[in-house]
Amino acid sequence: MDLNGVTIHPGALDHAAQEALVADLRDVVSAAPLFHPETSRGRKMSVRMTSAGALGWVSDRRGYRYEPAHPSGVAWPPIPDRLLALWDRLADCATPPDTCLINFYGEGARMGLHQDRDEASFDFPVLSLSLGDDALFRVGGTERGGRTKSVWLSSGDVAVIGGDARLAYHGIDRTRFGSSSLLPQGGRINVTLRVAGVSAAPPS
Ligand SMILES: O=C(O)CCC(=O)C(=O)O
Ligand SMILES: [Fe+2]
Repeated sequence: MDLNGVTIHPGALDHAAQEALVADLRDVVSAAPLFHPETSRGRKMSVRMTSAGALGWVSDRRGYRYEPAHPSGVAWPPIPDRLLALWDRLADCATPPDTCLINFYGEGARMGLHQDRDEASFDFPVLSLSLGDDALFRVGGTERGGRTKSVWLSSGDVAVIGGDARLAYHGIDRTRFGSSSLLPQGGRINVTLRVAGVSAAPPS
């Protein structure tokens, strides 16, 4: 399924694979706890986040960027093998991801329309996995203000943001809190895999 050039793979992971991944992510979060990032304008984002991989995405009063360590100073834990395998299966990209962002959406959390553009190159796709509660995903064009299309993502769905749509505006309007029982307390986890630190794709 295609949403303004973003490829959606519904049900890419079955329930057992989702549960195994949640266990992997619990290990990541115990090593690198979720934090509540602030935007450069000093507003708290409604999602909590952390990362795995050589680099992790952070946002604070100094702006958005990738950093080699968690705000506490500890190195980010490695990207779980199960996620590297998902990248190999669905990203259509020979370069492995060097960063894995984990966003946690509690009740009422959302993410405004934005482009993912903090990476060194836009030649590599972004792979986005949904776990837990359903979420309304909106995708526009590569210019702000373009026409948008929306789809409800459910647990186990994967979206690949790449090619001509790599810089498409996208966001999460809302979630249906408690719609999934994957996480005992409810909520949604979004995992995005990216190649952040490599400056260009090798010629193919
Ligand atoms: O939660 C989602 O599905 C999207 C997350 C996202 O766009 C991002 O982390 O850049
Ligand atoms: Fe994004």
